[in-house]
This record gives sequence, C-alpha cells and structure tokens, in this order.
Amino acid sequence: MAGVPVIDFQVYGLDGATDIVPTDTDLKKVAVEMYDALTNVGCLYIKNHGMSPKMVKRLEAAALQFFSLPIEEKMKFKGNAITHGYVPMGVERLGNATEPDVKESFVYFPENLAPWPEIEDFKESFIDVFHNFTILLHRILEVLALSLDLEREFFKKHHCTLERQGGTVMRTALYPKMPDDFKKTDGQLRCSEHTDWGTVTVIHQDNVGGLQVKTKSGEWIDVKPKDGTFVVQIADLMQRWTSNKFYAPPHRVLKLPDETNSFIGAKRSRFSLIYFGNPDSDTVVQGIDGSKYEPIIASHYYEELNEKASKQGYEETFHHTLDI
Ligand SMILES: O=C(O)CCC(=O)C(=O)O
Ligand SMILES: [Fe+2]
Repeated sequence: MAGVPVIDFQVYGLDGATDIVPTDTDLKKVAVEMYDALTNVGCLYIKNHGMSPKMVKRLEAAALQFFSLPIEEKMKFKGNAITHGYVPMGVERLGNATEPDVKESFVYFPENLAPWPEIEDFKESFIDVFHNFTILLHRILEVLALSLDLEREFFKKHHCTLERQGGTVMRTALYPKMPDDFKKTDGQLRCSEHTDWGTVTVIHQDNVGGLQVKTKSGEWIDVKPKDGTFVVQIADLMQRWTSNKFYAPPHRVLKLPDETNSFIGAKRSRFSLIYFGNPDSDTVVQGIDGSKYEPIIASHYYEELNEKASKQGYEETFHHTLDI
C-alpha cells in the first residue's frame, strides 16, 4: 500500500525568515525523496517547514472566535470560494458532489477590499500566515523543479505575485461537531471528493483527522495528523505542467474519525488551514515534455474554471479532472 512519506526541509533552516540558501546538491537529496511521493500519491508531509507553531495557533484562535459568532454576524462577511469572506455550512459542493459539504470556511484573498471582522489578530494573522506559506511554497517549488532535473527556478519564477491580488488564496475551514438532531442528506460529505485547481496546496490540520487521498490505484488512504508537519498536495495545474509526471490526488473528508455516518458523535470539531498555490496570471503553462496538453495561460485557465463554477451558481457542482 502506498504511504504518505514525511519529508524534512531542515536544509532551509528551521525558521521561515532565515536566509539560508541551500545548494542545489543539498536540495537534490530532498528532491530524490520527494519524487516518489509526487509521482505516486501526490501527497506528503513536510516537517521543519519554517512556520512557527505560535503563528498558526494565533490564526486558529482568531478564526475559531469568528466561527463561534452567531450566524447573522458571520453572514455580514459572506463571500464564496472565489471571493474573500465567509462561506457558510451547507453551501460548497466540490468535484462531482450532489450535496453540499458539512463545513464552513473563511477565505482570504490578498489585498481584498472587503471588510474584516473586528476580532483581535484576525486580519494580521491571515496576512502573516499567508506570507509564511508563500515562503514555504517557494521552497517546495524549488525542490519540485530539481526533482525533475529542471532548473531550480523553473516553477518558482512564475509564483512572484502571490501576495498581491491573484489566484492564490488561503482558507480556514471548520468541520463543526454536529448536534444530535442533525439531519444529513444522502451523499453528503464533510468535504466532498475533488482535486485542487492550482499548482501546490499546503494544508495545516489540527489533531482530529479525517483527511483522505485517493491513490492512483483508487485506494483511499488516511492522511492522519502528524504533529509539527504540514500536508503538501499536488494540484491540477502542476499535474498538467509536468505532463502528468506529478499526480494531483483526489481528496476528501468523508466524516470525522469518531462520527457516525450521520455526522453525530464527533469528540471535537476539526479545524484546517489550506493554502492554494497558483502561478502568476501571465504564466504560460506548457507541459514539460511538450506534448499532451495545449499551452494555457494561467489567467485563462482560472477564468474558465471560475466561469464554469459561477455559471452553475457557485453553490452548484462542477467537475474538472485531467486525463492521466
Ligand atoms: O480540510 C482539509 O483538510 C482539506 C480541505 C480541502 O481539500 C480544500 O478545501 O480544498
Ligand atoms: Fe482540496
């Protein structure tokens, strides 16, 4: 059975803010370890990722304070997955799902002009954590390129504008402990099966669990919480860019670990933080082996997907899978 390996990024130093610049030779050792995971499960844990646990905790505390507000308060900040703001429970459907997910989220778009909840540290934490995820994404992209024997900057040089208005977003998600009288509909999941759109997704999950990825052979495996790690997943555009060398795994949260199939009985709510790395909008994504896919400009790719999503109503389902 394929497993999800732990990859150590200590070679960059232990602090996201340090200026350690590892040599290509140092990074190639990490790249070799990563290659197998990226081509087979498309998913790995990363330790010594450089983000301070304190910074993540600060965001988690502020986000949980927001999620615990009355629904009328939260709805004042309503957005959707393609705009900044709050996405209430029972709205978002992903992949081929026919029923909306039992989760709620707050989505952050850099430089957005929407109002922010007046919760201490809320806005500052989103900005800080997003910045540190961006540093980490740049490191991951360097290693990814070297693992394919490409020049180190191959992907990274197309991810320069992430902290300005662009496609890269970050989401805090809450999978709340549901009341005993909650009535789930058939086919409803905590987070429906889907692949992500961008290049690389980085996830912080708390210690509750529930995330699963689907291997190439169609087997669902648990991506259990591991202290001090983030989960890294390949997303659709990176699969396309690497001419299907890297695998963008379908993933989901079927239910929380202690829950019945009706989402009753969870010991705790689950919190996760998801950073969706996307290339700069003018990037021409051309498969590295030159074949298989037509070159596509990143902004067109996102426009197509967003249009599809909004045509069907953001709440509606849409599907996007690559042929592998
Ligand atoms: O909550 C998670 O762990 C993953 C959620 C996810 O896959 C997504 O929001 O795209
Ligand atoms: Fe996802």
